[in-house]
Amino acid sequence: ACTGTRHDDAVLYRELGGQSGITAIVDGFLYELAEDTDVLPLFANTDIDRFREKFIEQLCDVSGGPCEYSGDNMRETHRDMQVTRAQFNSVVEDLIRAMERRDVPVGAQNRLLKRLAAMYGDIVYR
Ligand code: HEM
Repeated sequence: ACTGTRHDDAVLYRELGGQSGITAIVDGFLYELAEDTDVLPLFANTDIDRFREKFIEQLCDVSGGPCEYSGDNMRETHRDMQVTRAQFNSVVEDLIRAMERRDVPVGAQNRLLKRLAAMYGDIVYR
């Protein structure tokens, strides 16, 4: 679920390049993830097409775009994986590299990362 805040204006969504920009960011992210030996094993049994679709939808939603995240709850999804802080940071790095490759302005990158950081407590195991 979106973490509670409604993002009424779509400025960030536009800065990310709208639907096509977000799709390209997620595809770039998946490319980075495929090389990420810290976290890749956790995705061994994942339906990547579904993950791709839900992640695109979630980024559209949290950036103020015209989508409503319809995937599984973040806490439930990640609970049994015992995700570490280092793994969380690795995934964030993969996303940053994907945004860099798309020339997303640093300010927009940071605004998106801040909204995703709000999910930290639901994703990282303690
Ligand atoms: C900002 C951080 C993160 C966000 C926004 C995020 C978001 C998501 C989303 C949207 C899904 C799809 C849920 C669904 O299928 O309905 C998902 C699934 C998944 N996430 Fe994350 N995630 C994050 C961090 C991580 C980290 C750090 C790991 C592992 C190190 C991880 C591992 C997984 C795996 C393995 C799945 C697939 C679960 C399955 O196969 O059903 N995620 N995540």
